Amino acid sequence: MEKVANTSDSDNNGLTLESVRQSLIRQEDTIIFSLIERAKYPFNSPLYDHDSLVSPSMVESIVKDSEALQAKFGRYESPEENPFFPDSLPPLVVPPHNYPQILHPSGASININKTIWDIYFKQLLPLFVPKGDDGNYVPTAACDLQCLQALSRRIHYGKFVAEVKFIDAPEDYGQAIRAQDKDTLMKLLTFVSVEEMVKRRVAKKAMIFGQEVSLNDDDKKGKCKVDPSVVSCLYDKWVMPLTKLVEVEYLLCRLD
Ligand SMILES: O=C(O)C(=O)C[C@]1(C(=O)O)C=C[C@@H](O)C=C1
Repeated sequence: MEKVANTSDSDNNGLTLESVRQSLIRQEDTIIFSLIERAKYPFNSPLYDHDSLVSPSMVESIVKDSEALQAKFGRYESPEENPFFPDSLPPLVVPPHNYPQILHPSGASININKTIWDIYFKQLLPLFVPKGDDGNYVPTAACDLQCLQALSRRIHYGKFVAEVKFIDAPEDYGQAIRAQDKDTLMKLLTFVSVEEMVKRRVAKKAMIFGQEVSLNDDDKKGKCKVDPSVVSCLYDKWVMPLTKLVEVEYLLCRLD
């Protein structure tokens, strides 16, 4: 029988397991729309070429410079945001916003964007964009940035999920944390039936969001802009496992 989580909101600025799951559901829309946008363009391989081992690819330069600009205006002040290039980000040029401190400080700095970067470019992208080169490199890189940021935000949101789970069951989690027992933590935080629903829902959203819309009811529906089974597989193989990895990493240092 599946565990039932307590959904009390007494300790966490109103965050409950229910409300963090609602956020994950809304973030699915952002991820799927960003994949649909990226799928407009072919692979465009010159974006990802390195001239040498030291010089960055075009996409790296565009992401790095975009992050630097967004950092100045406070993007990475938010505990929900993590940069792909955290070194040497410029200082804020606006007053800092006071985000509520929900996360435990040692877990707040977990950043697995290097892994997300590699999976996105090496494994995911070839699955859902057509081969080819149409020269639209900057718009394509802008779409890559959107996809990367949406995936990163969703996966690192595992910190908030882990925090509410810990607050709901401090004894169960505390024991596993003190023993630094990753397997038990993974078991405690896994809800198989929720994962099954997520996979089915994202496939359905990909089908609905990615269909051709025509005023003529007789028009044949074309194929989806992004294959729903690819989106479901993305969640099954990478998004949920990486979210759980973040949850475990966060919990391991929750009592530091
Ligand atoms: O909803 C949760 O409880 C989560 O931890 C999130 C999530 C997911 O990534 O969607 C991860 C682990 C659970 O097994 C179910 C779903």
